[in-house]
Amino acid sequence: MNNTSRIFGSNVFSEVTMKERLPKDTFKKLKRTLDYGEELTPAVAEVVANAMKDWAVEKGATHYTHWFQPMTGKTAEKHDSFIEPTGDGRVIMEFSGKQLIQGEPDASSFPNGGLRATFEARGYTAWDATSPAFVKDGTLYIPTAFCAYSGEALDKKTPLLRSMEALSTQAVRILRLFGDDNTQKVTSTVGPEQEYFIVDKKLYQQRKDLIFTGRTLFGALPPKGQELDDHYFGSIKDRISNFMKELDEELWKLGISSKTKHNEVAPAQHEMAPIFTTTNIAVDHNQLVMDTLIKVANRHDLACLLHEKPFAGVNGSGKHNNWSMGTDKMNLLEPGETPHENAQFLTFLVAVIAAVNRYAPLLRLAAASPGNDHRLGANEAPPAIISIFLGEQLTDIIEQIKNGALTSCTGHTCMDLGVKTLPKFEKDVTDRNRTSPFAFTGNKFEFRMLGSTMSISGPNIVLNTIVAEVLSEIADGLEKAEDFHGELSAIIEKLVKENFKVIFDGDGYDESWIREAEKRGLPNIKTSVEAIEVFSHEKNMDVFIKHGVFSKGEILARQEIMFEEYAKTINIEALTMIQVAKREIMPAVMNYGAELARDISSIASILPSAPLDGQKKQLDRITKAYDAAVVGLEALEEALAKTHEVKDIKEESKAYKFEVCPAMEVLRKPCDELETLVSEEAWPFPTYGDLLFRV
Ligand SMILES: NC(=O)CC[C@H](N)C(=O)O
Repeated sequence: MNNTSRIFGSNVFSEVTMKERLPKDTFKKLKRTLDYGEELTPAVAEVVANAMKDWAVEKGATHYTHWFQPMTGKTAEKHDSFIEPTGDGRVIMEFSGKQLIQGEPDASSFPNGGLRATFEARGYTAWDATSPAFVKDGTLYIPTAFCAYSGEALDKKTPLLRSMEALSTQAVRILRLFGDDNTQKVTSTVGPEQEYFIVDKKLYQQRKDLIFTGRTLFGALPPKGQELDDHYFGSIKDRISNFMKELDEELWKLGISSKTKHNEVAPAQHEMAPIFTTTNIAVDHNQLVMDTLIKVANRHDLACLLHEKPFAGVNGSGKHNNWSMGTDKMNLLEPGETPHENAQFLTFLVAVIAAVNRYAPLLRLAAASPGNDHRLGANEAPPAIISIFLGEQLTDIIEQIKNGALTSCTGHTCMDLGVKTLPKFEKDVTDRNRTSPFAFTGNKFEFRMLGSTMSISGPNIVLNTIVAEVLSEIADGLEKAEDFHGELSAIIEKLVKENFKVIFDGDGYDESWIREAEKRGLPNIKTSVEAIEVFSHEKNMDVFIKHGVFSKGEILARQEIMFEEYAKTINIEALTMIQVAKREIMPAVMNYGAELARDISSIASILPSAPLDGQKKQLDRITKAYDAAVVGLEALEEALAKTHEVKDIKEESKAYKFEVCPAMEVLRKPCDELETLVSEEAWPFPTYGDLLFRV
């Protein structure tokens, strides 16, 4: 076995390991829990826990943790050792079924959106057996769901699992109607591409804005940016390559199928992409990817920036969510071979199109974050308008259906869904369209709006739920139908007609698309604060409640958490700006200006007749920009103070967006100008040029 095959998954308590280590009967029972969600008995849990502990201890683990995903979008862990005193001064390593299945962290300090008062500290973590446990840094990690004492979800995993269940239930109904009597489960899958920046750690540490906010709040553009397109797919520097090698190895040990790595468009920007897997596991894996990126970079004296827009003026970072759904035998978004298979494919495809059009604001909400506001529509990422790219061939077919081709023959193609002549699709017939937020790529959809820092849970909760909703509507119609094919044709045609406007194969970055989208009546929700508002719209709440993904209380709590996160993030950014301007930029410029003034007067004392116009002009420019910075600083402080007065969290978030953010931009301008006016030594921290090119 080569080294990669040997290390791949070596730190994962995988199905293969379980099979090797568990008694046959226990493994069979556990497998039923994994495959069909059957309840796990305490007896089975006891045996699994013991085997898991023995395996982990052999891997050097001394602790275990219930690893969960609170609403911070990060992961949380509290480590407990396996030690159990024997009473005679010694210890043994113990781990019970109860400890495996349930934990009770004092979790009062996680965001809960009012679902719990702080004094009600109790939260529960429950083992999610569908995502394998693993060993990392001497600890056994057990993926868990996190909920309140009262049962409400306080995390990003619970609703994701619920949405996967909802999608499965509705998709299986459709498969039954197409004559599949065996499939028990349909699973949604995701392969998230992860973009990131790498900068030198020593330079990073000199920038308070990067340390506190993850992005640069100041910085003049360097002479060179990304205009030569020479970084994209360019030769990878040794230092980065060594980092990437270790990253791959760490990820492979955790069973994460890191597949692709390359330089991205912006200088210092890179990407990794794994092979797709079950959504739940993909979400866990992506959290591990982000964590590992930061840790491995640190070991190489580098710093990884996961922010959506660490640098103004060059590309930001996205996370492209390649989503599909399938049975254990087939991908349901893969065009088939026979007319029957293609009819089924079309049904699922049209369900996705309808779901995306009807619930576009929910998808926009799923990509809402303070960082992503800087990226969406900034000419490197799709605008905030949700549209679908299908590619030439599928668009042609869908267009014909819109024009009634399923019921009457038009043009050269005559389509009859169940029987004969729906054209055979070729795999991967689509061209790529980087400007579309939601692009069909042959057998999956690439949702490109997600920001690089985000948990991919939210977007997939939305996708699973809205597609489940349209599938349920189709199944309702078909289950009642006497003439299956007639009814199927009618439903598909109706859905296509109603939702055709969301299909757009053109350039999503072009100005004219914004006007065209408006004409079509497609929503263009420009900012995150406006997107967060749609969560509580009745239509949106209904779809989550109907499919058991969120209760009304959970939705309102999550909405509040999103507003809070937005407000707090901008507050931190504004405070950081004020601090850096006051304590670093202004003193540095003051010193430089004073030095310049001293120099001018000493020259004047030696050469009284020298005009010194150039020198004075330079000092004047610096003084004026300094003055503008002071005015900007005062205005920002004032906007911030006013915003702190606002009591309602929604209004407060809006004040951050529409009052504080513009004031930050105003302050930035003269400060960036000052950077270009003073000497390199005088400037108090590394510049864009240093950060982007000195790795
Ligand atoms: N080459 C690319 O795909 C660029 C993607 C871009 N960085 C984004 O933010 O989505």
